[in-house]
Amino acid sequence: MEGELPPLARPLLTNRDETTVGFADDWTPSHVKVALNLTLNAEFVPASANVRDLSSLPGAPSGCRAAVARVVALDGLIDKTALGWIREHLGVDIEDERRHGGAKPRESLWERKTADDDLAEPTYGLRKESMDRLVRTMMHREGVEPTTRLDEFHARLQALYPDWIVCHMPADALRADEEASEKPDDSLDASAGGSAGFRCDAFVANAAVHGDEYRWHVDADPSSFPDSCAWTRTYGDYVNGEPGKPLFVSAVVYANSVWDEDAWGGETHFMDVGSGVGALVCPRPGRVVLMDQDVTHRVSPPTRAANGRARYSLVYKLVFFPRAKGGAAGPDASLWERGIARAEWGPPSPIGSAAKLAAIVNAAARARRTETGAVKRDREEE
Ligand SMILES: O=C(O)CCC(=O)C(=O)O
Ligand SMILES: [Fe+2]
Repeated sequence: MEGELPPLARPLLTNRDETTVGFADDWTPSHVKVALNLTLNAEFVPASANVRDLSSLPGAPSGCRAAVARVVALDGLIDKTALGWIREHLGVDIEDERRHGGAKPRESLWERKTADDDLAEPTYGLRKESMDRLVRTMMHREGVEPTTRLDEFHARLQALYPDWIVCHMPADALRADEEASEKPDDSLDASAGGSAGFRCDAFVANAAVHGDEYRWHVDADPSSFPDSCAWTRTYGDYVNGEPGKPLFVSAVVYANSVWDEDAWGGETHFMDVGSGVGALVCPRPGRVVLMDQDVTHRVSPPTRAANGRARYSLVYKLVFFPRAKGGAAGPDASLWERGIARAEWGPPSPIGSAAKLAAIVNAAARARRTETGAVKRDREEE
């Protein structure tokens, strides 16, 4: 199906070749409803190849590119079977959830141990055994029965992005060399984290409850990986989103079966760093959020009114590998310009710094149009 895969590419398991037909419930990509399609974090970042022509921008720094990051919130993507499997593995009991004050994280599956950073109070994360089980069945590690119940979701996710090979983030390849070689067989083990202050897993599960504190963070950026790790040795040191390079994306699946979004809180917040504005997404059952992994975000905990209920999410850490090499002409930069936003979803809404950039670009385009119009009129008058 994939032909030869790029180095470190581990495609999501699916049950079929890549097609746009044959999905459950006659699903097609057009069934996806886009609740949010955002750009933010417009900035100049270092570029290993100066792919965007900046020569027209006065004072544009060389060796840099103009970048934005993206967030999309999608309804109608994940199927019931996959959602059911995820709920089982997170211990989300639908009956329990509908009861007043039900659905606390199950102690047999969850423990308070995950923190966004060193200052944060730990919040609920899946116990190692539960996470290992989830990762092994999902990714079909040797000696483990693969689940087929995620095939449909994975195939749909892949079908949304036909120009990319949608892969699991190779967590082991992001660790400094010595650490990776200590645990050579733990390639996609959820517990594969660095002891040298850099921790990165292929999945994260969250069960947020009232009173928790979550902190602003980015999931990953390839520019912050250790120099000696396999990823950087293979793909170089670059800022996420660079044309020609694999794109780091997180997919958040909201796993509750009921959620009162007027009363219970629990939204995911996204921040445009620098401008002090942002956006939020309610954890609507079955909604999936995709974001570039370098977007600053955090969970807001459930309110008191949620009555101790947990707000569940499963985060897939992904890497999108460009399918075509781009030939002699180099990578087709428009692929990275669109990123996780499909063209038919329409132009994204820019916020903060991205809104400011959009205003400048629009003003420049207007000025060019006026200028061209004036030149044309001058010629006609001659
Ligand atoms: O559950 C969410 O909304 C996001 C969770 C998150 O940011 C993470 O696990 O890294
Ligand atoms: Fe995150």
